Amino acid sequence: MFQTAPVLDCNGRELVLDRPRVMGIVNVTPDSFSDGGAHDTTDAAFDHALRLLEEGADILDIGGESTRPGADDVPEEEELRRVVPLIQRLARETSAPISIDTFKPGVMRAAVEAGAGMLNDVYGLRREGALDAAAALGVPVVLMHMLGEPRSMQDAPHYDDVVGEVHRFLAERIFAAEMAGIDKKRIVIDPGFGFGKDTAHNLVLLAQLERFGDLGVPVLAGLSRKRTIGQITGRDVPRERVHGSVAAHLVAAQRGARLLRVHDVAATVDALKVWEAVAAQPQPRGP
Ligand SMILES: Nc1nc2ncc(COP(=O)(O)OP(=O)(O)O)nc2c(=O)[nH]1
Repeated sequence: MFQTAPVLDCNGRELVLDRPRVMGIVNVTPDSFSDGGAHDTTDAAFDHALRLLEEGADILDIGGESTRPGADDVPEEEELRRVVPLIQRLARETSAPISIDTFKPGVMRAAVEAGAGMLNDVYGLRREGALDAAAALGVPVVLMHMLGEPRSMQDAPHYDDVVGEVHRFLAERIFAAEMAGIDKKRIVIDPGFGFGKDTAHNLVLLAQLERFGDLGVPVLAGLSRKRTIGQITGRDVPRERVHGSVAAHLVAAQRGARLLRVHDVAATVDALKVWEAVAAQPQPRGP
């Protein structure tokens, strides 16, 4: 996988990807699919973020705009109002690396100015000005695959070869980022589970996640409480998809993911501890 563990400098806060690390989700939104409205004030979101850190999150992902299928666009000034005060307070009162989940260059700049140290862009820096903003900001970036737009991406998504097509897209985004002056050591990729994929697509991507290892950058997996987990387990209520989400993220970790983007940090941290305890044991010799 990697000769030496990738180390991400997140605005002076280091994230060492020597093993699967947990990214705790903090959505400061009224309408996120699984926790919308639960933490949509700065104080509530800050308290939730502290809880996630206490549960063992290695990094926090702050989101001010839902990307769920059919989500409404959020004006930049509203997104800034939601995320900047929270990032400022987290940067002041905690030592955790902070990621900003946005595709707007203006929000990227303001968030890094406020103390964020990673850009998580579900559009893979394809929006106007995003590549230049990310290059100038000099922090790690997550490049994710999405088919189409959140508004319509789940309307009968089709692929001839989902893994091959997502792999090609991510290879192109890595190339574009490097051409814009973004050092490959700052890049993380993400197949974008649920972003223009049905359950069959998501399962193939998860089963073959190791194929993304040849792109030479860490892989992030985000399946937390998503519809695919619900369809497999029969759990219609997102909050009831914790166990299925943990199972999916363990599979992702076993198949090379080094960042797991989750709502349920404590459960994921415990599962990883058990997995790592077994992985530390003498393993059967190969054939
Ligand atoms: N890199 C990355 N970022 C993401 N951001 C949002 C969501 C959607 O999940 P959530 O934040 O729980 O919901 P919402 O977008 O409704 O706030 N999923 C991903 C993902 O899979 N990967």
